[in-house]
Amino acid sequence: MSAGVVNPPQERNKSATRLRPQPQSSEYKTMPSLLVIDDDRLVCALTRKSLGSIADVETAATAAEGLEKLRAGDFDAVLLDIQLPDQNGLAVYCEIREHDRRIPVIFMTIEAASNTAIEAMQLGAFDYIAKPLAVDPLRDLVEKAIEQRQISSVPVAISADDENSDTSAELFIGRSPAMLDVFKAIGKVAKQDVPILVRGESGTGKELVARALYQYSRRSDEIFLAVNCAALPDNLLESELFGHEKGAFTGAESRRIGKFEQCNGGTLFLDEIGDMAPSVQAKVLRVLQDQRFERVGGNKELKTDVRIIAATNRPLERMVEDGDYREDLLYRLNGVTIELPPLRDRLSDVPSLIQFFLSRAKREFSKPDLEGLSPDAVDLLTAYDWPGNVRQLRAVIRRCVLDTVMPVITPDGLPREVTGVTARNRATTATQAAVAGAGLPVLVRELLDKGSTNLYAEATQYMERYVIAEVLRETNGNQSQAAEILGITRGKLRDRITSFRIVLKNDVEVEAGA
Ligand SMILES: Nc1ncnc2c1ncn2[C@@H]1O[C@H](COP(=O)(O)OP(=O)(O)OP(=O)(O)O)[C@@H](O)[C@H]1O
Repeated sequence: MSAGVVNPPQERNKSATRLRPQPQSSEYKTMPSLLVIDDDRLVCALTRKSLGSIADVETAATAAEGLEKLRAGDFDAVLLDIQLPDQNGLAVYCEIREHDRRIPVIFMTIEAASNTAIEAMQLGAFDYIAKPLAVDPLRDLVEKAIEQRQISSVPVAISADDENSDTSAELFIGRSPAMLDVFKAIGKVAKQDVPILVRGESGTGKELVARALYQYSRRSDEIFLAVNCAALPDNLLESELFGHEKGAFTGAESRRIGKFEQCNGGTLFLDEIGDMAPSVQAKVLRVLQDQRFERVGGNKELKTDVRIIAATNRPLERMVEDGDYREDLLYRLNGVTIELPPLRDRLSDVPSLIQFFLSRAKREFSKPDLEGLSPDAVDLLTAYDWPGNVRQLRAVIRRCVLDTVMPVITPDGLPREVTGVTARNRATTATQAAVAGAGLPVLVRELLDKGSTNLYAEATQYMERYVIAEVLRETNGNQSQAAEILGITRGKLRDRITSFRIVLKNDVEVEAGA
């Protein structure tokens, strides 16, 4: 254990749920690897040159050579020509799948709408790209495929202690009673083939839960795909999930296979499930009910066998009340729910998380001599209330490790955001002022006296929180009216209500600590 990363005196529950999938590789790989199978030398040269910065590129000119390399190596993605001299691309794809079902394969086709490529996608291929290859879209696609591979393949080891912080697995750390309950729930429901809803604030680890659920499920050898529903506009999301037929809308030049079809037999992680239009909600509900759907612009009913793991940080119940979310969809999704507590409600996990992120960052930034954090630095981090949850803690530790020139990180080496406002004293500062309406000048003075280096953001946040709470009071909590008065969308208002922890009871309250 390093200098000051002292273990808190809390109990070490070694008998707690400990699930460990087998790592795919015990090596800690820094650079992902890509296998390009194509007899065209120009393609091989182009991919080496244009993708060399994001992956180690290996090439093969025939199917036989490619398959041999694949079996001998440990690749994160494959770029496969559809027409090879010794074998048809689809047959090669089937052999790749035999070897490893989870490796993302991108087909290179001559025309944009190759039937073989469409067929391959129905079998679970990652995507296809038309030749001549354009560098930027190619790089985007390969990056996505590698990310997909890492999401589904880097094992999520669930740990109630930190003795394995040097493994290549992503450790899911937590010893607090609340996290032990989460681990137990994962162990209990992973093997049941039912939809699961993972809830919790941003940065609490919902994606890790989804990956753990997949890796301990009966479908762990099958494909795992992730879609962030908030990242796409509604019409594109519908097509991404369900596919579309040629001519379904302007720009739909060929048939496209959607994730539900592509993921047949596997697991689909729908992140930010609260962010979808009613029409998409209806289609997702239908898949949940009887695993049936139609491509956009199509009338042929298709059947799929997909396990859905959904995640959200949105107040779905309130959205149902406001008419923004389908009650029947919430009911279907809510069957099995895993709730991740915010980090401020499990501060006893902070020291082990620090230990874990510290050892990762030391390796990442090649700082083997860094001993750790002093006890008072750990105390400060354990007193902070982490509005950005574990993601924020991870970022703070990485930044400290990167910046420090000392062998031990002391409070002076911690960012102001963390040392300035702790969970204990926060109520006397910005939020208190916001709740009491004490006014911007008081807050600004307070921040100046405190030596804030984040004054603009804190003051703007104060103003925003105050304005939103005040307008909601004016409209007796009616969000539609409030959004109209504020001149912002209801979605944005809802986000702000959640992030500022504004409680709409009889009166509008801002929770202390927000
Ligand atoms: N208990 C934990 N142990 C180790 N790492 C964790 C833990 N919880 C979260 N992390 C890490 O914190 C970061 C954020 O986690 P993740 O992406 O799963 O959060 P999220 O709840 O899905 O966030 P969002 O809602 O914003 O998508 C990731 O780097 C993840 O690996």
